[in-house]
Amino acid sequence: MQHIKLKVCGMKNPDNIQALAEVEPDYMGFIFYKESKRYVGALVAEQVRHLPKGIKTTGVFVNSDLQTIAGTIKDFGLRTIQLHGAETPELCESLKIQFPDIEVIKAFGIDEEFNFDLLHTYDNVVDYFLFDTKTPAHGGSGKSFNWEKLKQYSGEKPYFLSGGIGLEHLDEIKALNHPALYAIDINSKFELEPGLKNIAQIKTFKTNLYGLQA
Ligand SMILES: O=C(O)c1ccccc1N[C@@H]1O[C@H](COP(=O)(O)O)[C@@H](O)[C@H]1O
Repeated sequence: MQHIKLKVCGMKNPDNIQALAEVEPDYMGFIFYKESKRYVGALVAEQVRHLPKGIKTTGVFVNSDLQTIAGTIKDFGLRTIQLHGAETPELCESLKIQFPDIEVIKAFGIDEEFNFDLLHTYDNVVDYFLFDTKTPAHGGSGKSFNWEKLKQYSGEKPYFLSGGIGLEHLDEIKALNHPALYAIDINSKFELEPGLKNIAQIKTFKTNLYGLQA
């Protein structure tokens, strides 16, 4: 089995960010969508800029324009951008041209009707896909989608699996054994309150996730 990466999303509290950094997730996500209960605001920008280089700091945006995203990349020193709305391939391409070293993740809401052929127009302009559960709230729903649906994804672009993932999913993750699965994205299932993570539970998840891997 390939080495599955771990992304922990929706951080905003300074002490909690510090505590999570000590767990060394591969990606740490910050929500820049003002409607979200996990909206990060500007106060932790300097702390985020100084996080260890081994943690890819990830900004999550929903239908923001290029100028807003570019400003936030600079203010927070972001390494990865996650686009969680209806962003076009053109916007992804502009981002890659302006910031060639930034990783771009394009998120898609998955339901029973989702057609994976839609992804082709993004193939050359993003680094990763992210598959979340389709809901009107864009993300952070705490709901999982039917992972059987992943059998319809035969593309080579690696993807983050997301949507209501909790400790109870470890066995199912192991059973997935899908060739393009790159990372597991956890968020609301590990919270004491929106934006405040239960670090002990995340440590347990990481230990067991890595224990799954050869
Ligand atoms: O977490 C949020 O509030 C959020 C708001 C808007 C867009 C994305 C958001 N979070 C992302 O949602 C998925 C799934 O989260 P959950 O496990 O279902 O809580 C995750 O990728 C977060 O990055």
